[in-house]
Amino acid sequence: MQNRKLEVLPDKVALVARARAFCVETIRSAIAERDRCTIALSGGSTPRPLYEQLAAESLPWDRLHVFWGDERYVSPDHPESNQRMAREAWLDKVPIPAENLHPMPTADGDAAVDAEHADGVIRSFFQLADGEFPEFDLILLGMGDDGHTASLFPHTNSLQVCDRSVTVGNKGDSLRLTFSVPVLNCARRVLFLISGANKRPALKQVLASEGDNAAYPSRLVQPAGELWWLLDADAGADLVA
Ligand SMILES: O=C(O)[C@H](O)[C@@H](O)[C@H](O)[C@H](O)COP(=O)(O)O
Repeated sequence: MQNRKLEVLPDKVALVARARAFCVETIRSAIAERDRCTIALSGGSTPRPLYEQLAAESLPWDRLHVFWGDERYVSPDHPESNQRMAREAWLDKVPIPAENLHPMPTADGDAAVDAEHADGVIRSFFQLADGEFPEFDLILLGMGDDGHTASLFPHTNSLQVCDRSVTVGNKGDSLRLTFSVPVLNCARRVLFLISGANKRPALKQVLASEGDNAAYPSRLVQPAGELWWLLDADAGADLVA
């Protein structure tokens, strides 16, 4: 894939600094070209220091719209909430208008209903016709050591969903809301941010030319736009010559 770019940084600090520069450049150029930038955040632990560093940036916050690529099916103040993590690390520290934050709703009590709500928010924000998917300027992704991304877990039904933007995912018994694969593949830019030696075995499977997409869902991320992999040396040790 000629649109796939991979960089291995010496350590987590360098990885986060590189990701910060990448995100700032993407945000600034999207706003310069289209007067707004739409990004979707990943959860988990890896992106937290990146979000903390983005809080120190001076950006045209009123032109930035922030979505989440997935969410644990918990309340927004739950310790596991991706929304809570991003707000605490970044979004509550900058003057971004409240209406520019588009978290996935988890209040209904029925994940399928909230997934439909989230899908409706995206359809109206991006003014999508039936069968269309949103074109985010940037989707940030992480990867689990099982090869999942967003909340698209191995051998789950969510991997097959291609008629809506948001669906219900599951990590074992715990419910999630997640972007569907077509949304990830419609983005102008997708950035995987990966740190840690524990990710190496899955990374090898995901980056191989042949493999099992259902077993390693990150393989399904094949955007028409740019696909970037930023790894620290612990994660990328097997990949550098
Ligand atoms: O909701 C989530 O947990 C994330 O969206 C998930 O896809 C995450 O990116 C990976 O599980 C990696 O998580 P770590 O960064 O904690 O390794």
